[in-house]
Amino acid sequence: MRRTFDYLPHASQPCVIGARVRVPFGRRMMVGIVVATSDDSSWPTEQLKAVADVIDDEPLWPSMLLDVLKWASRYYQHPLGEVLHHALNKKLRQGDAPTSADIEVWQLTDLGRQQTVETTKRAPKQWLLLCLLQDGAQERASLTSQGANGTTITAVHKKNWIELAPLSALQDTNVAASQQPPATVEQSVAITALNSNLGRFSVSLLEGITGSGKTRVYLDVMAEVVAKGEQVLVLVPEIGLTPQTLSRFRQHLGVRIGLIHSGLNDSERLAAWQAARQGEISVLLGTRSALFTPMKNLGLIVVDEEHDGSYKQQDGFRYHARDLAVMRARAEQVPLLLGSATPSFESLANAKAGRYHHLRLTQRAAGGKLPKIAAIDMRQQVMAGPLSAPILNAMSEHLKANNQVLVFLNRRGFSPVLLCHECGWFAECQRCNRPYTWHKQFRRLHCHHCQTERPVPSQCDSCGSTQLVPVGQGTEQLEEALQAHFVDYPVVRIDRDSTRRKDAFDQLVNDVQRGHYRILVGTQMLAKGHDFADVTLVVIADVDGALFSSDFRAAERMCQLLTQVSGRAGRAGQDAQVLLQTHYPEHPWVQQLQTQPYDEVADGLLSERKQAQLPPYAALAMIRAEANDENKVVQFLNEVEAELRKVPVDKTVTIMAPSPCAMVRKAGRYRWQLAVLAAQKNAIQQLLSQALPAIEGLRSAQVVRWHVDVDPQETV
Ligand SMILES: Nc1ncnc2c1ncn2[C@@H]1O[C@H](COP(=O)(O)OP(=O)(O)OP(=O)(O)O)[C@@H](O)[C@H]1O
Ligand SMILES: [Zn+2]
Repeated sequence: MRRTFDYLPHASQPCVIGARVRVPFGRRMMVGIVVATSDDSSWPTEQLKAVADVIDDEPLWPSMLLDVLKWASRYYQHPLGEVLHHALNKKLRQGDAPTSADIEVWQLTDLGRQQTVETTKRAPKQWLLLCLLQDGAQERASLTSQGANGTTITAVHKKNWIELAPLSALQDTNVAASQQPPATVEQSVAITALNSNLGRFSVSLLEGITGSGKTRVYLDVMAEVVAKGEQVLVLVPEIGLTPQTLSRFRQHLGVRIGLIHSGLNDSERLAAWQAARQGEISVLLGTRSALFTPMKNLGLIVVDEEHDGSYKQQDGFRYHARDLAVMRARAEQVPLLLGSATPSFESLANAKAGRYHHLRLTQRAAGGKLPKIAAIDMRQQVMAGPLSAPILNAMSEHLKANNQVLVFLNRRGFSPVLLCHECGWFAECQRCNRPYTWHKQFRRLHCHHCQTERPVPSQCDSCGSTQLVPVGQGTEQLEEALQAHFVDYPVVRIDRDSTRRKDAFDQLVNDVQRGHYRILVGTQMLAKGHDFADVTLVVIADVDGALFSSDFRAAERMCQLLTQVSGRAGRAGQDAQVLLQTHYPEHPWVQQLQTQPYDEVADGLLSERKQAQLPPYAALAMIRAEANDENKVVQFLNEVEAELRKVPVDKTVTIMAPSPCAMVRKAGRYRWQLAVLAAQKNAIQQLLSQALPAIEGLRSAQVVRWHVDVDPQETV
């Protein structure tokens, strides 16, 4: 509901703005948040109910942060109640008291210190845990984030190898920053510039090529902030919070680090939230929603891999954490540091316009050159399997030289289609009208659009033939083919299927880092942010599908992804190579990727955006609707269009006619959308805020699912 509700104050306890209260709502008692107080109400006083219970005597957020949330509610056209709800963790939403109790800190005992790989041979997980604690005590949440689970901790504790330690033990883990290699000249320049901006609001974009050592820059600036007794909030993409990141932060800073991410339980999240709010931790490291954590003495916000799509929430409150980070930094008057090898076009445009400081790292920290991408024309190759002969030969050479090879394919499963050889029928999801992906590993057909599954048919549904053949390649098939071809080199596959178990991902990454695997096959999970020192060849198995997307951001995304994947090669300073297989070597994007660095490609694409008057040079919002009955969707959006056209707007505003989404049917529902474009963001804001009350009142709005998406990332 896009509104707030009035209550009389509690009989004895004061209700402060930003605090939670319990209130009667209909027949239930609910947790509410006080967002404003007033001397009068538009409702007759005798009809108002009173606050039943005051949960917090202090506001949950400082007023500046609450103001940011209120602003976000208006900007994203999302009900304030839901925005505030989203900004709280589950325990707080339920009305639990904020508490940071129960922080368990573990350290090695003397007996634990005597253990070796040999004595823990049958329990590699226990050995991992002991290794993690070698540098000093750690919190339970920190250990579980690095691949040690609760069972392991309990087992090792029973053996008296580890013991609970006081919180103060954490301070002793300080590994002096002086043990790091000296910063490069470019790093030093960036660090000096950033340090001179501390203490007030500014936004800096650190554009540093892959492997240029951006993390080192963050860490040095963070150390400066922490030394002043202030706190740092660091956002990382959803899959970017690796054990490696965490241990680098721990070692370099030697302070307590709070964590907020989806792998933690509710109590752990609440504990980190409270510790940040009380100023008990100096650094809070988290994914998207950690942005809303109150910090007692915030001094800096860092958004790593700022271009990453996971910063945009794709359902409910559809905010962009990077954009809201700008608002928060301004409200709290602290600097914001955005970092990426492949900055978003939004941030690049802001940097070019002089709104952001633009800092660059153009050299790799460990020396060596950035690998160039070379395309292999698949049309001229006899394909014996998923990879062409020149690729297999190149792989062979790199493997023989004792290096690792990373093969990237952004498609899970064995094959994206299972086809009847005799009649051409293929297994298709009836709810999405798209082929099922065959997952050999799970012996299932899986729809990647609606997540439904069915058993693999042994016969064609149409003609009864048993000749069902896979068409196209997924990572499973690639793994199988490569293992058969390179018998002597262990292959590992890293994608969402092979890492379903809780710590599987961390474990696999660990094994890759220890050099156990020589060939790494994976999706974008493998492509981002990892520092695999021995990889000297990256193979991009297939990009052709991406060349045909009609999303105006498709070129930007492809370029970012491929630059990131390529950046995994040669990070320890070796000569490295990237090979890309394609049927379209003459496609302009493929050409550009081979001849130009990211920033030049981005320049070209940005001028195209400017010409076409698309974001970041225009503001965009989308109203999307879906229902089982397509007519109802169309009727609703037609009425939306009519309502929008009633609002007087400036002439830069373009209201588009409703159109079907690229994937018009998904999970049984038909999907259409309507786009609104304008030169300025506030023109869109005015239009939407004036039209939405009427749109909500439409009868046709009651029979479809619909939402508003301001600054949408997906536009098809
Ligand atoms: N000053 C330095 N001297 C030597 N090595 C360094 C220095 N700074 C960073 N490195 C090393 O360079 C490698 C790349 O650093 P880092 O992972 O921070 O790069 P990055 O810029 O974050 O790259 P990406 O965007 O690809 O993730 C790491 O192995 C790191 O230890
Ligand atoms: Zn489906």
